[in-house]
Amino acid sequence: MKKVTIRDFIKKKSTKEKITMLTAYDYPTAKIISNTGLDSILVGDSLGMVVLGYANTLNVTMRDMISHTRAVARANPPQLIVADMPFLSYEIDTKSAVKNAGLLVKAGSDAIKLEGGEEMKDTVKAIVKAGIPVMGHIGLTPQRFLRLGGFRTIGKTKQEEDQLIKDSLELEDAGVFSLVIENTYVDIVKRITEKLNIPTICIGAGPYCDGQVLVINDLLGLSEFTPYFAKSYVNLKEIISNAINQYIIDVKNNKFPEKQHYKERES
Ligand SMILES: Nc1nc(=O)c2c([nH]1)NC[C@@H]1CN(c3ccc(C(=O)N[C@@H](CCC(=O)O)C(=O)O)cc3)CN21
Ligand SMILES: CC(C)C(=O)C(=O)O
Ligand SMILES: [Mg+2]
Repeated sequence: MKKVTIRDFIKKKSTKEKITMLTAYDYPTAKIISNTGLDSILVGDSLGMVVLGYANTLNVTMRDMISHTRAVARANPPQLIVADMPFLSYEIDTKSAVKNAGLLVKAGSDAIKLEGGEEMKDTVKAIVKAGIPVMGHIGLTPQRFLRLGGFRTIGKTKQEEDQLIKDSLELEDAGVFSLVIENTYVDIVKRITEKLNIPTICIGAGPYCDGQVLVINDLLGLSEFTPYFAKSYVNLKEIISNAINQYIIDVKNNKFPEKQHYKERES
């Protein structure tokens, strides 16, 4: 597959070809994805939960994001690589936001994603001005789960609904090339997708989007906890534990190692 550019990504909205995106956090996973027709890889800060074992994404650092972005980029995937900006790497001031976005690009990402709505306009503008494509993220923004009061569905009240519409329009105006909408009611998402000229990428936000994103650990059946909107296509947890148990049995019964696994010196 040819490298997916920002322009290819955006164009899929007008050709109505659904955009597919998955998270990946390491080199071997990115290598496997490289040989598929997937459009885009998200080095998500969800890595804090599914890879590092934190209860939420607040402890994820720029160092973590740089390290995992570099690992994914080393696989040289044709997919568009988007890296999440971690909590407090872009909220303090626009200068440090641009600097941190640049560090993720230097680590190998093709674009960055940050959470938030209209309040992030100046930050988005400054990063885009530096030449870095920005993906927005509204609805459930996990980095704000404390203020939101949980990983809950956003848009129940009229006020939340109006804010979501406003946020999407303001972010498009600020220059985001695409927008992730997470855990939001489908009718709101349908309205936003129809209003915007940029592609919407959904997770837990229904089918009326220009694309879908999923945490790869959920797709593979590797997660300890899976949100209601995730679908697992294989149970790797079971496959891996069966393999480990078989290894234990083989070692205990002298079935491993076998002849081809060691060298005997003839003399
Ligand atoms: N494995 C995994 N998959 C994900 O999609 C994911 C993560 N981890 N970690 C980062 C965020 C957090 N996400 C989540 C986590 C939980 C719910 C969830 O269970 N929501 C329920 C209950 C909300 C509540 O009241 O607390 C809901 O009905 O919305 C949703 C999204 C999505 N992201
Ligand atoms: C769930 C997706 C959109 C994300 O932000 C992440 O994986 O961190
Ligand atoms: Mg994220």
